[in-house]
Amino acid sequence: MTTVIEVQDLHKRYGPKVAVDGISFQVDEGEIFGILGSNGAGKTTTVECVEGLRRADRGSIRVLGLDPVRDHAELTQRVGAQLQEAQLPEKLRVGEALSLYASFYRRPADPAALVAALGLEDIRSTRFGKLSGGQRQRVSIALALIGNPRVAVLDELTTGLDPRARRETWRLIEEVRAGGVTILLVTHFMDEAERLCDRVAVFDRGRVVAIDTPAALTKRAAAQLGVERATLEDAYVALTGESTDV
Ligand SMILES: Nc1ncnc2c1ncn2[C@@H]1O[C@H](COP(=O)(O)OP(=O)(O)OP(=O)(O)O)[C@@H](O)[C@H]1O
Repeated sequence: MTTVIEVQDLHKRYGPKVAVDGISFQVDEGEIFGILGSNGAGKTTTVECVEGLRRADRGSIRVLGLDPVRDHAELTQRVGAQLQEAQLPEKLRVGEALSLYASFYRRPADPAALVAALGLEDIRSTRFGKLSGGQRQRVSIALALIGNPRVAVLDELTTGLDPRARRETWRLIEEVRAGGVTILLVTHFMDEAERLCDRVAVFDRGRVVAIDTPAALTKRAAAQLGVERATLEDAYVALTGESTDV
């Protein structure tokens, strides 16, 4: 198994605030690897370090063998990141955004193929400002994939989507993975992690408190609670002591 992302003993503080306190994990090629944790657990800081957008205070990170800060230009060619929606001009049309982003990459995906794969045909000429939440989300996933990345980092993938759009997005992510892309997925949602992730790292106050498959985490929680079946939510509560609304 090839390791695609390797994070070792990552530390990051903002002034006196310790955001990440010795995080380590590895992601294998072709995995959907989830980072699960409540507000302030250090998830975004960690993925921003993985993307080379922040410099760690201590620890080492390799993504596809690259140092995200030193080799940032090369990394951006090979790692797709989901943009926050506010980063796109409201008047830009979906098709224009895809062509523009494609131009940033040496070997971009074919925008037309991506439009078809993500079901964006009907909104190709729609301005970004006129899209629904679900449509914006799909466009942001398309933009994360336009560079033909080996790795995609998706943060808050389905936040704000209705149940149907969430299920559609999950199916889409599974297709992306089937195409050979390794996915690092940051999520608040237990059902999303359970449904999509091969393995999950549970973050709690800047540390990793468990890394395992959702099945193993729920099995352990069931044994701990003395019940036959537990949910990932139960496992999360047992691991972090936090109530479920993360
Ligand atoms: N630029 C910053 N300056 C100061 N403190 C920050 C900064 N960014 C994050 N923090 C703090 O660091 C901690 C970790 O934040 P981070 O955003 O990494 O957590 P998170 O798990 O992604 O949370 P969320 O789910 O709310 O995005 C939080 O306490 C946050 O307030």
